[in-house]
Amino acid sequence: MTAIILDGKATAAKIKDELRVRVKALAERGVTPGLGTVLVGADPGSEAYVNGKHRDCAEVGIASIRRELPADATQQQLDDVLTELNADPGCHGYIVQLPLPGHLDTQRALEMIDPDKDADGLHPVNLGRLVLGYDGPLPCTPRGIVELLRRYDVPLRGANVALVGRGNTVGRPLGLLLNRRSENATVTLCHTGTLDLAAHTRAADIVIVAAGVPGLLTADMVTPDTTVVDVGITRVIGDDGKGRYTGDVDPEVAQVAARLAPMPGGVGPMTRAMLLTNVVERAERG
Ligand SMILES: Nc1nc(=O)c2c([nH]1)NC[C@@H]1CN(c3ccc(C(=O)N[C@@H](CCC(=O)O)C(=O)O)cc3)C=[N+]21
Repeated sequence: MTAIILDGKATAAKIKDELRVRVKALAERGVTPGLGTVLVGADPGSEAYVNGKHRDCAEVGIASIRRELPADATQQQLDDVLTELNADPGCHGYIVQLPLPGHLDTQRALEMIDPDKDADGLHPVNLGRLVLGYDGPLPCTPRGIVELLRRYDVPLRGANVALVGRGNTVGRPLGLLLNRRSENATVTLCHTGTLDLAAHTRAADIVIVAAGVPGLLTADMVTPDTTVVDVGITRVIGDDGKGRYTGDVDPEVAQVAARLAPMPGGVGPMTRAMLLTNVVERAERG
C-alpha cells in the first residue's frame, strides 16, 4: 500500500480561486489588497521565494510592493524601509524575507513590523496573541498545515499528534494552534532532547516533522494508520553535484503510512496560500 497524497499544490490552487472572489468583492469597495516583501541581499534561494510570492499575488489580484536592499545594508536602512511600509496605506501586510545577512539583527527587524501588518504572523505580539487565544494573523506554515489536514478530512479533534521540532516559525506555533479548543488535538512536542522519538511517532495518529534533518522520519517509525506531514526543507548537494531541496521524511515512509503531505508539493504551496490569505484578511478588516 502506498500513502494517499495530501496534495498541497492542488489545495493551494483551490484556495487561490477562493481568494480571487474575495479580492473582487474588495475591488467593489475600492480596496486592492497589497503585500510587501523586503529582501536584503541577493541569495538565489531567497530571491526565488520572493519572486514566487509576487507571482502568487499577480494570480489572485493582490498588488505587490517590492523593496530590495544590498547585502551590506545597515540596520538603519532596513529600519527606514520598515517604517515606510508601516505607514503605507496600500500595504496591508508585508514580510521580511529570512534569513537576513548575519550582521543584521533579525529580532529587531521583526519587532519593527506593525503587528497588524505582519503577514507572516511571526511578530512577538502575534505569537503572544496565539498563546492567549486572541485574534491576530496566524503564522503561515502552521496555518497551512491545519488547513491542508482539514480539507482532506483528517480528524484533529481527539487525535494524538507527534510534532517533531520546536522552532519559532513552525513547531512551537503549530503546537499552540493544534491544541486550541477549535482544533482540540493532543500534541506531543518532540525535539533533540526526546529520548525515544520512534515510540512517540508510532503512537501518534498524525506525525508532523519540522526538524530540518533530511530523512529523520523512517518507515519503521510509522504505522499503516499514520498521517505524515513533511515540513523539512534542506538544501543538499545531490549525486550529480547539483543543489536540490530535500524533506525530513524518508521516501520509504510513503510505502507504509496512510497519508503523506510530501515535500515538494505539500506544505510549501500551502504556506504561500496562507500568506495571501493573511493579506486579504487584513484588507477585509479595512
Ligand atoms: N519571512 C519569511 N517568511 C517565510 O515564509 C519564509 C522565509 N521568510 N524564508 C524562507 C522560508 C521558506 N519558505 C518556503 C515557502 C514555500 C515553499 C514552496 O512552495 N516550495 C515548493 C517547492 C519549490 C517551488 O516549486 O517553488 C514545494 O514545497 O512544493 C518553499 C519554502 C518560506 N519561508
